[in-house]
Amino acid sequence: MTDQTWFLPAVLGVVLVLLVVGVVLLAPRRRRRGQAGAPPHVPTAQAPESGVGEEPEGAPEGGRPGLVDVPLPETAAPSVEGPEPVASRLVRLRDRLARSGSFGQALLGVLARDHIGEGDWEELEDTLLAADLGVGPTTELMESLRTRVRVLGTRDADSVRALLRELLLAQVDPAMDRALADSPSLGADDELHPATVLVVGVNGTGKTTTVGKLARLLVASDRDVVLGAADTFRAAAADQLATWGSRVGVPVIRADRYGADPASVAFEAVRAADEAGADVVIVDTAGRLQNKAGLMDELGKIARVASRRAPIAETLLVLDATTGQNGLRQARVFAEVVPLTGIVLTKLDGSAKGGIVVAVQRELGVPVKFVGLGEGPDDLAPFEPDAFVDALLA
Ligand SMILES: Nc1nc2c(ncn2[C@@H]2O[C@H](COP(=O)(O)OP(=O)(O)OP(=O)(O)O)[C@@H](O)[C@H]2O)c(=O)[nH]1
Repeated sequence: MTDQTWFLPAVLGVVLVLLVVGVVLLAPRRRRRGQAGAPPHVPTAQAPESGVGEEPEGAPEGGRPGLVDVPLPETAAPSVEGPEPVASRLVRLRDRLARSGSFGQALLGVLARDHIGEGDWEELEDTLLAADLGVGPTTELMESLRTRVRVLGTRDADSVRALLRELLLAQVDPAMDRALADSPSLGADDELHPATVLVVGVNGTGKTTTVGKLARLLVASDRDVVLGAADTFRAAAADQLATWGSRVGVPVIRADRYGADPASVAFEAVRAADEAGADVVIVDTAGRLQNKAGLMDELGKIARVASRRAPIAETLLVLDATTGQNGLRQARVFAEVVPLTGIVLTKLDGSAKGGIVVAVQRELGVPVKFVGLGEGPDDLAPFEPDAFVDALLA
């Protein structure tokens, strides 16, 4: 009799414990967005049926294209990558820069000679010009060098290195503001809107790759990002971007057909980001040859149309560091069409022409904000003048 009285409560107790454990194990776990969790909800933009559907206020001319976003399905969440944190990638990329862009080493070698003759000064000048520093900055640097070396009166390696560091750093201009707008800001309507970042440049410079890398960098900094594939001319560009997006759980807004109006795609991407409350929307644009006036006009239209929904926070020009003077010519043309706020210098890893950083900043009056140092997904780093100059002299 005694045995029966404890038996029933004991069984009920075990059942209750099992129930609680089951509920805990089966409950959906909330995961961090952009890492292992679902992406922010971005409504799928569909082409409105004729006569049906609301045309957005300020919508682009020619109606809305059929658009699809490419959100990461919940089932694919476990494969979402965690991008490399910003701090550790800088250390890694600094080494790569030191190995490839070492014109500073050539300068140090000449300056360390016992007697610096006229031929040596010419060698220094040629080294700077060959590194694409530009004629103006080279002349300035040479004048300062000559004066300071005379005043210094020593060839001690540490003193020469410190002098060169100071002069190169002054040319790179550490005072420029290199921060990327990556938080929502107030629009003309007094509402908060995501930071809209347009990425422009000639084809092949690494625009699409840069948009993908930039998304990873922002995700690593806990930002909610949406990408817009407004390069509707190159068939593979939107697919390429969709792959970048899915790897880090970032939605990609793209047209469902090639050749759609890029301005419409840009508008829809900004709208989707706006509605999702994202921090940043990055819009990839088609590669444009600077001599094709029509295409350049189109870039102006993309900027105009996208800004109807949210102010354009940044327009980044992507330049291939290996193209030298040609790159500078491209930069001038783009700067005439859209107000640039920053430069991304790609392929600095394969170039001993790090001087282009100085030349392009002088040319445009806007800072280099990021540098591409390889083809790997996390081979993009915020540009830091001190680290750059140290790498040149390493
Ligand atoms: N070594 C190196 N390669 C890079 C870097 N950035 C981009 N690339 C490579 O450059 C090539 C062109 O990159 P894309 O991103 O397709 O260029 P794009 O400007 O978007 O080209 P279009 O879509 O044709 O306008 C690819 O093979 C990239 O891997 C970099 O920093 N270093």
